[in-house]
This record gives sequence, structure tokens and C-alpha cells, in this order.
Amino acid sequence: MTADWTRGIYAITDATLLPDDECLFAACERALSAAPALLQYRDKSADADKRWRQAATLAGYCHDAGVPLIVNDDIALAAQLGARFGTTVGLHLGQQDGALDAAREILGPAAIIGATCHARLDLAERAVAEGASYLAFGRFFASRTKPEAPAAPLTLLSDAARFGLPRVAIGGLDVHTMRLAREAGAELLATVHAVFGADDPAIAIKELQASLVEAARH
Ligand SMILES: Cc1ncc(COP(=O)(O)OP(=O)(O)O)c(N)n1
Ligand SMILES: Cc1nc(C(=O)O)sc1CCOP(=O)(O)O
Ligand SMILES: [Mg+2]
Repeated sequence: MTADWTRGIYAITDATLLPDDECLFAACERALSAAPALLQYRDKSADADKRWRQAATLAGYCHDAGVPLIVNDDIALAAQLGARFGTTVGLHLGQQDGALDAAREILGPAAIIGATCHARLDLAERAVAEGASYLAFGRFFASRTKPEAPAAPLTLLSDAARFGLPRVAIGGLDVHTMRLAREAGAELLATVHAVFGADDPAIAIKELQASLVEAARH
């Protein structure tokens, strides 16, 4: 496992940007070489075979790289992979994706389980009570990946400090906006397009990491 998964770049895959195994695996190998804090496998398709094959391969890569792999939406897939890869594999749940406390029961106390809280502190409070490991807020900026996600103000991030869990900012983060989200309090900066829309995800992550170092200087 990575030295500290609770701060840094949180890279999220996208099946449109990475449409087949070859693209997905090559892009994730590059991304992992730049040591993101977390990698999320996000595939909204109903193709269970594909999802298993791709997520299992990425879990192997993540295990070797010491970076947790977070499975989006799918408790059963996370549980199957967790049986093989242990705490390398975690889960991200949105508000429509099943009960967080049930997922915690299934995956155990050491698993990383994240929760989407949109712009709502009440959802964050409930996620904490149900055993979340991190709280995700957003969308903070215009997103190419999910333009319809509800908007959130950056001031929410300082309000969410009270929960004492890592705060994830998501939605339209790039080398410029990420810095603003970091300065507003987010420990984890989640992005699809700024990493997997780039020619080289490793270079993109290094540039994003440099912008966070720059933010820390101010
Ligand atoms: C880190 C992170 N934050 C938020 C989301 C969004 O989750 P959700 O609202 O369930 O939407 P989908 O991603 O499932 O479309 C996320 N995946 N990751
Ligand atoms: C998957 C997702 N969830 C969001 C939320 O606000 O909950 S925004 C988003 C997409 C993030 O992609 P990009 O970095 O390309 O904007
Ligand atoms: Mg979801």
C-alpha cells in the first residue's frame, strides 16, 4: 500500500477516453508510474465480464505500485477483488449505489470506502456515521466528463473540515483549478480528464503534483 493515500492526486478512469483494454492498461501503467494517491476504476457499462477483467488487471498493477484501487459503484466487484488483493482494493459509492454501512460490513474495517456527498454536509455526516474513509464533494468547476453533476461552492471544503476525514474535491479540476481546491482545503484532488484526457498520464500527474506543491508555498 502507498505511504499515504490520504493526500494527492486521485486519478479516475473513463471508458470513453480509454475505450479498450489496451488503452486502459497502458494509460493506467503510465499513471501509476507517477504515484497518484489513489486510482479509481470507473466504468458505467453493464458488461460484467469486461468490468471484472479490467478491474482485476488494474488491481494487480495497483498492488505492485503500492497504490490503492478504488472500484466505482460495485460492491460485489470490490469484494471479489478484495478477497484476492486485500486492502489494495476499495470502493466508491454515490447516493444511488447501495448502503455504505452494508459495504463496510462486507469489505471489513481496513478497506478504503469513499462516499459522494455532492454539496451537502448532511450527506457527509451520514457517510461518516456509516463508516466512510473519505468524503467526496463536487462538482466544483465545469466538468467535461460529467457536466450534469450538481455544482458545489469551494467554501464547502472548509466547512467539511469538522468531519476529520480526507476531503476529496472533484469536477473540472485541472492544473489551475486544482490549486484552488487544494487551497480551499481538499486533501485529495480527483480528476478524470486532466489525467486520462492527456497524451501522457504520467506527465499530467507530475504537472498536477507540481501545482499542489506550488499551492503549499502560498
Ligand atoms: C472520488 C469520486 N467522487 C465522486 C464520484 C461520483 O460518484 P457518483 O455520484 O456515484 O457518480 P458516478 O461516478 O457513479 O457516475 C466518484 N465516482 N468518485
Ligand atoms: C465522476 C464525477 N463525479 C462528479 C461529482 O460532482 O460528483 S464530477 C465527475 C467527473 C469528474 O471528471 P472531470 O475531472 O473530467 O471533470
Ligand atoms: Mg456511482
